[in-house]
Amino acid sequence: MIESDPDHPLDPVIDLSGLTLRRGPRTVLADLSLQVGPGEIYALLGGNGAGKSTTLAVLLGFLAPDSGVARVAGVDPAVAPDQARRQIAYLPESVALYDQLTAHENIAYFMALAGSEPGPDIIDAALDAAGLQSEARTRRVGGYSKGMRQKVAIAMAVLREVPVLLLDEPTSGLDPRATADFNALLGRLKARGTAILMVTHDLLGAADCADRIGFLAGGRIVEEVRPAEGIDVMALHHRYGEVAAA
Ligand SMILES: Nc1ncnc2c1ncn2[C@@H]1O[C@H](COP(=O)(O)OP(=O)(O)OP(=O)(O)O)[C@@H](O)[C@H]1O
Repeated sequence: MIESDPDHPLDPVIDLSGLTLRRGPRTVLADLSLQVGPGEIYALLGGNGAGKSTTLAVLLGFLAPDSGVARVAGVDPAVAPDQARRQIAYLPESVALYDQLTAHENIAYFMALAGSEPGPDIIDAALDAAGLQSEARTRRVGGYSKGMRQKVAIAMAVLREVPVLLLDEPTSGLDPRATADFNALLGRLKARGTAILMVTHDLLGAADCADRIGFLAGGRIVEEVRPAEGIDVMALHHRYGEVAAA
């Protein structure tokens, strides 16, 4: 298991340095710097319009900053977006799968697109790691819950062995049990050394699973806490409300 040590951080896998990005008259990212190391979970919280999705779009190479540099496993997504995306598993708020296909078929199809042909046993092992119950695997995913769809996406991330996982609001709409399951799953990917950046409004979930929580406001990190050092979640909740409203 790779443990992130705050005193001796490993080289960052996600590395945002002095990013500034304007859209029209608005400065959306304002000198944003943020690093996530291997085996580290970073939760990015912030109010509506704080710049969270924009940060993910820069990492995915869909938006280029006006200044500053982003690197994903050493690759600048503004320069080589396809190469950067090959390092990333991205879970949007709702995971896009082919509803008429089973979990197995979806995974086989998407992996083939990525140039790989894992056999049924290997797909099963990845679904085991993602915690999708066996009886569901041969059913069409059209009837899956959000949590089950996410498990299929996580299984693909496991198979692709990517160093970076980006998540946009992964637990919105999940009940507490499914949220806890999902956060435990992130813990397993962390143990594999994946660098995980999660955009979320769920402070409690972030406190439960993240190594660091950063509060984004006005396009920059205004406060950062480490749950392992002991935090008062209610005080943070009130503080988060103030940051979100700022
Ligand atoms: N296509 C666009 N053109 C101009 N401005 C945009 C565009 N998309 C987003 N913005 C602006 O960029 C800012 C940051 O948006 P972003 O979507 O990154 O925020 P967010 O933190 O993800 O918010 P939310 O929690 O609501 O998803 C907002 O002020 C938004 O109005």
